[in-house]
Amino acid sequence: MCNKVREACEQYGCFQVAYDKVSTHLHEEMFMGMKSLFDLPDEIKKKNSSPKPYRGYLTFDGSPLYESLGIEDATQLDAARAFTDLIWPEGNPNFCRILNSMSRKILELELIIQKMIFEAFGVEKYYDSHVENRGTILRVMKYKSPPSDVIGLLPHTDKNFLTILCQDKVGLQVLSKEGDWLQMTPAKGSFMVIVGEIFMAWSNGRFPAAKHRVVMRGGVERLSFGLFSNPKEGVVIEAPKEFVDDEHPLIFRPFNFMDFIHYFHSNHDENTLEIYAGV
Ligand SMILES: O=C(O)CCC(=O)C(=O)O
Ligand SMILES: [Fe+2]
Repeated sequence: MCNKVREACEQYGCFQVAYDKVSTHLHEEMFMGMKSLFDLPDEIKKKNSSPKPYRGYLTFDGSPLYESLGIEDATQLDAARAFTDLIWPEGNPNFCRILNSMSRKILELELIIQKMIFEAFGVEKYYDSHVENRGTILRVMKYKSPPSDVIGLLPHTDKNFLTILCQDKVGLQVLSKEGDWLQMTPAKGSFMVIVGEIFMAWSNGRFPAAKHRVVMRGGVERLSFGLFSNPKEGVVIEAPKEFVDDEHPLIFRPFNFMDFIHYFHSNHDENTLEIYAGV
């Protein structure tokens, strides 16, 4: 299974995983809770703000159907409660529990997958420090129903290690090496695993970051959520020596994660990573 995961990461930068440790009930509760959250007035959702780029409440000019809220460290009960107390000053213990349980479950899955990847490459010795040096953001997303089929989220690659994503309806598409957009049809209770640019840099390009987009069906609203794993602030991303040899010369210089995010925030280049850290 480790080798299959490795193969999927190398070939596609993404795969779908069935994970029955998250109950159907929790999935349903999560989507129902998200619906109530997104029904709140914008002023309330905007309270989920952050001085850091790409955190908190997000909308994008190029993707008018999309809105999302980000909850840092939702795997910790205090952080989940701080979020629900901010949005519902009278408290919302039920949604707090749902957010926290879901985040913990996905984190478990994420750690299993990371461990499999590290083992498949024989670099287990870096696993503990890797886990120590990263944090997670749970992001809940909503796409308004458009009058006809249209792009919901523009093509992009994620700027993190791994994204573990769950969608209530089809919409997510991943670009294959051959240049075809592949529809990621969600099997019930399954998650999409997507390699981000930080994993690509760390693996010295062994895993391509998967380019993906969301295409909306006319007349249908869509919800999704995902756990995004990120290096902690101050962490420098550097490929371990095991990934660098004559056949695989170093392609990205070591760089500071947050500096890279700030650079992307102000430049928005198509190939930000190459421009910013390419050797
Ligand atoms: O909503 C989705 O399925 C994809 C979201 C996504 O790609 C992202 O937030 O980076
Ligand atoms: Fe994405």
